[in-house]
Amino acid sequence: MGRSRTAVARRNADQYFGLSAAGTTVRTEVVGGVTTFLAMAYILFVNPQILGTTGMDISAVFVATALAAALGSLVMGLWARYPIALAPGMGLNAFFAFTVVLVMGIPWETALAGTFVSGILFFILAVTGVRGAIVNAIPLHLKFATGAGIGLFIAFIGLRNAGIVVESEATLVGLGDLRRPETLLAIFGVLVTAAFLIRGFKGGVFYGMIFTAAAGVVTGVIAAPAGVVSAVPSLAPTFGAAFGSIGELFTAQMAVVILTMLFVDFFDTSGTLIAVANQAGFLRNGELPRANKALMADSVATMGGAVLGTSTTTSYIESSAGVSAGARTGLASVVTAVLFVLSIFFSPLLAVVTPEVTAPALILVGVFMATALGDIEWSKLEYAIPAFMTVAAMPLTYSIANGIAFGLFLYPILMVLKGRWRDVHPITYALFVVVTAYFIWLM
Ligand SMILES: Nc1nc2[nH]cnc2c(=O)[nH]1
Repeated sequence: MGRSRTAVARRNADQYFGLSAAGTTVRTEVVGGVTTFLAMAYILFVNPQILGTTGMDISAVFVATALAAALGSLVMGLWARYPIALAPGMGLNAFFAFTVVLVMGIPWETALAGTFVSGILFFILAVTGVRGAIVNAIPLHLKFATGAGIGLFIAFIGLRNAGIVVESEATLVGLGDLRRPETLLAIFGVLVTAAFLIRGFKGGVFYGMIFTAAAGVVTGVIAAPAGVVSAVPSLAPTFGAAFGSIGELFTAQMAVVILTMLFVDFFDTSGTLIAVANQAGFLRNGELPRANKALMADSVATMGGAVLGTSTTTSYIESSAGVSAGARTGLASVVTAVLFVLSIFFSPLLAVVTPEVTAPALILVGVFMATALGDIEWSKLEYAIPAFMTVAAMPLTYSIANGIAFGLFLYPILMVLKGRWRDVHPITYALFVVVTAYFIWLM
């Protein structure tokens, strides 16, 4: 009886998520979902630290982060059916805390209300199809460049987290102290993970993380977890705080804040969706099927996250770790969502997933994503220059959105100079105006 019920459940899952059609299995999707979760789990600890600088309650933000990630990943998995997980974004939480609250002096409750409204605007763009049209109008070589640039960006984050790249006053960045125990652990992790991958293990990124965490605990570099289960902290300090401040949104300052949140999330999400979809082989003639559903999942997560008490929730580039472990369907995102819900009970165990443990995954996934460079037509300079600037700007300005904006700014100008102005999509000219306005606002 039990076995036949399991068989029926498997068949239903196969049909709903299209596992066989995608050449995957329940087991592979579970490994992919767990891999993505482990690659993202650091956000559970980093996000409360960053948002806590605004005076928000750290424990409440921890729970809000987990639940917003779970909500977004679940909607993405069940509705858009992509192996793309979501969580509060690293660039956007820094903008929320350091720019909006600490520099502009806006209360965090009002900033949360602004986040909520940016989610509504995002939703409207997705429902009306405007967003999907914009995503699909981005030229193919800029899509490849976006994937490769994000690869360099996350490798840079990984190298920093590992302590291999450090800041330098003279040259901005430099080589870190390779004798530091945490750095040595990360280097060990890169080698072990690379070994798994080179030997053809699909879950190599995941297994590499387990080995690295275990080696960290055995050698004492990572403190053994204090326990396994702990009580769930209260959400009360942040839940619904956004709604008390809706009245304070009607200022020019908040209009700029909301539009910036929308712009950054828009290009970050678009770039991430395209990069992960390209890696997984989902693009059809350079376009993403069901793009609007994926975008709506993203906007629902931002609205839900703002109500719970976190800055913008976005599609995570770390999903590419799960895709490299074999994930091809929404089932993997559902697995990631379940793990985010469970994480609110098991917070002491997550403490062993330190930045050194996730660094090897970020660095090696960066390698996979950089392979998209091979698809760019480097001999055509009107493509090569915008593509190169897109790739270079992402790690060097520490922003996915800036990289895309560089490309969208340069491409139409160079096509006009080449005399090929007719070959540029009208939407691409409209995007040129938008990114030019963005650069002017930044100045
Ligand atoms: N795409 C994307 N991935 C992330 N991973 C961690 N933070 C981010 C972010 O802001 N955007």
